[in-house]
Amino acid sequence: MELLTTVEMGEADRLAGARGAAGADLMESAGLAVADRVVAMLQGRPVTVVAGTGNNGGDGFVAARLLQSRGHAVRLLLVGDRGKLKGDAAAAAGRWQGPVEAATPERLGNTPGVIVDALFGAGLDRPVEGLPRAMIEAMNASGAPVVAVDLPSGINGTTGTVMGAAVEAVHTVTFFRLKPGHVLLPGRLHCGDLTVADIGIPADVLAEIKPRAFLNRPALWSGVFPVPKPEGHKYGRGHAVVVSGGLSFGGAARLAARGALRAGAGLATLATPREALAVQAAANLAIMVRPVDGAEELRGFLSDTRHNAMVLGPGGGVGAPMRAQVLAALASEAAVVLDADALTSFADSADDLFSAIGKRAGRAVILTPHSGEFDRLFKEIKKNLKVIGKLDQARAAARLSGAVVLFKGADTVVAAPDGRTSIADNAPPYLATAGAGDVLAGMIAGLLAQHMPAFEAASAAVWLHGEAAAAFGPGLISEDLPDALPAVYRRLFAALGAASPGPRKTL
Ligand SMILES: NC(=O)C1=CN([C@@H]2O[C@H](COP(=O)(O)OP(=O)(O)OC[C@H]3O[C@@H](n4cnc5c(N)ncnc54)[C@H](O)[C@@H]3O)[C@@H](O)[C@H]2O)[C@H](O)CC1
Ligand SMILES: [K+]
Repeated sequence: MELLTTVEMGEADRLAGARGAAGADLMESAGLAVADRVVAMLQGRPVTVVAGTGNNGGDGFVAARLLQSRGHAVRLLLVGDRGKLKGDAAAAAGRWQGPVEAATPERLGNTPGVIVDALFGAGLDRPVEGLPRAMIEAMNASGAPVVAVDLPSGINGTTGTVMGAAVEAVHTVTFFRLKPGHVLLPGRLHCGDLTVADIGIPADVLAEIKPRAFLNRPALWSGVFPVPKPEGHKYGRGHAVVVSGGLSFGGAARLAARGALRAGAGLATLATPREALAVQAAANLAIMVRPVDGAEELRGFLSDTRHNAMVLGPGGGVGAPMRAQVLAALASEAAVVLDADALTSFADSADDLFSAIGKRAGRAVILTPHSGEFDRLFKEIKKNLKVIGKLDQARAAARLSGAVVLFKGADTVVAAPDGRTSIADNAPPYLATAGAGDVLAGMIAGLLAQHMPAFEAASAAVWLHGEAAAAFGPGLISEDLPDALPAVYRRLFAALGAASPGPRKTL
């Protein structure tokens, strides 16, 4: 499983140092990985290394020395005083035989060949300005291909945000593990292709690192994924309920219900206001339609605990009636997904929502805001300038609300109240289409109906949603998504080595 890390990277460094796995070896390995990647791109061109005065720069000095020793023409431009280099970086600079030129945009010129960006890496901790900024802009303006060491300079390794200005790399060579900044936007777009080099951090050091941020891949949740069992029965695969709004909102709820069924729920029901009953009944075959008006009727309906997962929000309508239905749902035994209008309706009474969640004693609740809904529901977090970037915002929202928070976007982050987060990087751009979120909400409920734990169910649904869209291709509309799932399931079950739940063997 690819683990994301920045905080852990610092721990590795300290732990590695503490265990005598000297940083110098790590720096040699890092520089070697960079040199190997650069050589693969050179085609006879010269190399210009732009080095900072920290350990990222140290990696740059090592790469410069190794490239020169292989006969390549290498220039090294240093950004900052040589006297600022210390420890392993100073030692690496000492082993560099060539001249050290004071970096200026002019010196970079317009025939730098291949540029190695060794200015800033994991140590970037404030916006870039002055000469560092000028060099970042000069590297980008040169039009030369840039290989970034560890991170494109200017990208924050933890948040993926641009700190004033950032290098546009064609390739990034990072070490030990991906960092959130490599996967979160815009960082991911600045990295270009990614190489994760093993620089030999000792296994016992790795074992002590407790990762909390994970790349959203099947390895993260496949252990608890509900693969259909031959002896299974539809009631064993749960019953997802989608609470629908009135006549003009029915489509969103239908999309969610189809998403739940395709995700594997044994049954799905649309809880529909009487005014829309005939329309919904006519529009659905596999989805049952039940008349449910208002919170009291919903409470009664949910007293049948076979209805074990539900979605409120898609096409639900905002205001007091929606809030009353959400509170009724939260008071039930069912796992609850709150999307769209169900979130917006609590924009001015978020504490009421969070206290209702708190009373559920851990029964699954998943909130699925996009950025606008996030801003409306989590105003305090957005105002807190110390909580920056999607990862920390989602973590803070999960802690505050007590729910699993699925913060949607091209880099959807799922955060659990215990701090675990997954970051998805598989959503194709055309997934941003009307109704896609409704299907996603239903898919989550479909997995919850099959008793998947909340954090893993939300992460799996995000990954499946992206894969289904990619399988279908451009031109996708949201109603294609549920029907694109079976092909993804076949691939997933094959990869899990689970016997694809084909027809029961006839005796
Ligand atoms: N951790 C590991 O196992 C390994 C790390 N390696 C490399 O080390 C860098 C991180 O090095 P560090 O010295 O911590 O910081 P940087 O070199 O990224 O930054 C240099 C220095 O610059 C200062 N600084 C921060 N922001 C700014 C700014 N906006 N303007 C000016 N100066 C700034 C700050 O003081 C930094 O210390 C990591 O990325 C790897 O490349 C190893 O060599 C491999 C193993
Ligand atoms: K860099």
